[in-house]
Amino acid sequence: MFKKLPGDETARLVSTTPDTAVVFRPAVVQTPAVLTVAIAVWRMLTGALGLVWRHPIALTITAGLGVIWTRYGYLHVLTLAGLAIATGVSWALVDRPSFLRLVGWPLLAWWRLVTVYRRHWQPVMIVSGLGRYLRGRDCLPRLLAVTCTPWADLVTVKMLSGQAVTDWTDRTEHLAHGFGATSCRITVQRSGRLQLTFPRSDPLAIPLPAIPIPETASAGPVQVGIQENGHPWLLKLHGTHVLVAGATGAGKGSVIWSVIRGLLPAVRVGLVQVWALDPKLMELSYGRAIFGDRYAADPDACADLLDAAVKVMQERAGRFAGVQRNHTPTVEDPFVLVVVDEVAFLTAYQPDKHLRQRVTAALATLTTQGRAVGVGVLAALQDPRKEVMNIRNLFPDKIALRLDESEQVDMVLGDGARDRGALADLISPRPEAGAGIGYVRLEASPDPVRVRAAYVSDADIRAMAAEFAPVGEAV
Ligand SMILES: Nc1ncnc2c1ncn2[C@@H]1O[C@H](COP(=O)(O)OP(=O)(O)OP(=O)(O)O)[C@@H](O)[C@H]1O
Repeated sequence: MFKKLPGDETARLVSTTPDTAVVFRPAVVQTPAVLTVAIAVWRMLTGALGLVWRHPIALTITAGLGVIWTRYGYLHVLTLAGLAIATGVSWALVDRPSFLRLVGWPLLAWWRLVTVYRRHWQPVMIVSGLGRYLRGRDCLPRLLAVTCTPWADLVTVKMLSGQAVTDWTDRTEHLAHGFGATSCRITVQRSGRLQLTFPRSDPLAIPLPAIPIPETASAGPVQVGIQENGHPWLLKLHGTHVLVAGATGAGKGSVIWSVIRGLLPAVRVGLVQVWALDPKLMELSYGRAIFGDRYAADPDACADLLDAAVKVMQERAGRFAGVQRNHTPTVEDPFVLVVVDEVAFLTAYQPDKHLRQRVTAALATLTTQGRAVGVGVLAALQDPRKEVMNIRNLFPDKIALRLDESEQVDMVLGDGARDRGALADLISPRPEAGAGIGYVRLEASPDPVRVRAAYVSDADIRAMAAEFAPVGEAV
């Protein structure tokens, strides 16, 4: 009946010494057929009981419908099914979020589990090398659960004993293509358990218009855009320093301007000051009126402005010493945000060595001592290599927009960030599809989060400058 029975290959396992003089064959004990059949029946029974245990509601409904069909005929079953569908549709129309949470997403998750993940699990695991075929048996990581969110499938997996997280992060491409997704991100849930995120659609595909200027004055965090899961992307600036790295056209300007936009009400009431260094004479010059005197484009003027910021910082440090350890923005001591567009113009491409050293020293002083006294730096950079920006590690928070090379991702976000799914080098170079998209490591989590900054157009900047120009001039 069977051409090959499980265990047959053991009998054919033959090993020899190099000269083939001695042949080793394993001793094979034939299991009686009756025992094999008994074991198979036992497995079927326990499997059926397990099914009842795991899916009591589904089985009760199916059994109930079967009973109604046999007792009262199929018309009753069709009527009940019609009623259930009508109730579902009305629920979805009246309260869509609760319908999706309780019925829609769980149903989709079940469908994706059956048609995608369970179906392709064995071949994908074996081909990618995450599973093994050992002694005639498949040893596979366990697929524990699939849940669906509006934009992604979240697959919970139990790793094989002895596997490391890097075994999985090295194979994100195999997993993404194996399960028909564009990418795969891996997060550790707890020891031995991982969550794989497979996006089904891209909520960041459509550019986001500028976020409305907040009503209340606050030194942050400010909303810069949205996260991949649809939540706002809030960027903290007070009490930290932020480095934004991205190739030309990656959308660094949209991050800078979204930050300034979010801080404007606080600038108006004097809780925040934005000092702008614009060595490329491009990005920040649009909204020059907002910065008043605190704008510099010429390299010498930039160095002077940085030195002035260092002075403010040192003066505050002298006053705060032994009195307070953290800064709270007030009108007397506002939060000073030093914004530097294309910092490499001042630290690497500047031909005047003395000026280069002066700027680097001032930036290093601000980024090492400014946090506690309310002086922060937001710097943008095209090339994140150490030769270009040797103080990049002094910035606690980093954002990687589109980068030219895969190695640059870890340079910006830290070791292992790309393996964990920060594919900043694969972001589309088409502005409408990729500008403003990037990866950021939020404070709460080591895993990179995909975000898109809102696009602050030239018209928005002009409107901001027109409305807030007196603020810059007055301070
Ligand atoms: N958040 C965004 N959403 C959609 N499109 C954007 C966004 N940011 C920028 N763009 C588009 O991309 C173009 C380039 O953006 P931007 O000048 O900000 O890039 P950049 O990184 O500052 O480049 P460079 O370093 O060359 O100045 C813009 O002209 C705009 O059309």
